Amino acid sequence: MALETWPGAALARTPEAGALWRLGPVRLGYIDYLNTLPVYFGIEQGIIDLPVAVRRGVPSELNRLFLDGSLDITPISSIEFGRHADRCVLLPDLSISADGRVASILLFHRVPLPRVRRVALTTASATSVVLTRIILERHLGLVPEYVRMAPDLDAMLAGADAALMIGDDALLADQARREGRYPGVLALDLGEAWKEMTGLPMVYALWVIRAEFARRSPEGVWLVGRLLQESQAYSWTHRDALLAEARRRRHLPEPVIEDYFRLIRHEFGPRYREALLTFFRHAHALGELAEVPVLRVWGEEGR
Ligand SMILES: C=C(O[C@@H]1C=C(C(=O)O)C=C[C@H]1O)C(=O)O
Repeated sequence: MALETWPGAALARTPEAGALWRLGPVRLGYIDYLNTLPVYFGIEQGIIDLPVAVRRGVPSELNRLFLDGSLDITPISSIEFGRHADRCVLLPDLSISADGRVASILLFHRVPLPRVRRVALTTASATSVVLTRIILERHLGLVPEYVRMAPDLDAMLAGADAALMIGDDALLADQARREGRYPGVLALDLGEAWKEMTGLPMVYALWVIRAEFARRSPEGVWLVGRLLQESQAYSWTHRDALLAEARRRRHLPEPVIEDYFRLIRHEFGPRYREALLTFFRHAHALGELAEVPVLRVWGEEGR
């Protein structure tokens, strides 16, 4: 997991960024999957100045770094936010979600679902691990056993009937499957299964602010929040460049990436908040969450 800095070349031009830089760079997390690229692309292109020190990692790594105090603002798995809501505030209008099919949260299975007894769960995920339990146990009425494994589909399916993969690992494995590398293996899209079960979108990740950072540096929070929105706007108005960058990062056919960028949503409006609370209630019923937390959103407290 590399530490990198993105000090915009023209930092000095932006007085508020300059002020923030003097406080020390914001320690920002970056999920090393395509789903986060549209949020950061503008900043990465140096179009928008943001004095930050960036740590890239898979969700479980960012979850851990945030909880041990090493990151100020970062996307984390929504279930981890639920478990530690007292330690953070949510950045408004930002999430990693999908309204139904998501394409990158996949349960690969080599026997029909009713015969699945043993499930390998990627060590990269937290939210989708719980979502898998909700779909298999509460939706399909199964009682499988689970093992955690690194995201390697061959190894996972050698030791289990089904395998949960997320993010680019899932996109790449599914591409290989569609090209015939895994004969007899099917893929259940858990976003689609969740929508079938609840009629709702699914919120996989949220951007959290460390409570102490929010207290110490409210101007930093405003700036980062605003620039992440501007960066997103840049991404969608420079769609071709965004797609080219995505293709440079991952060897996936263009239609697959285009489809994925249509499915992934970064909004967090009322319907998505309701969906998140529904997910939390199911997680609570399974003993995965001690209590359903209140959603504390930056700028909305005390309303
Ligand atoms: C849609 C996705 O959302 C994510 C799933 C996460 C999880 O399962 O814990 C965490 C962050 C996101 O990367 C994905 O990775 O495919």
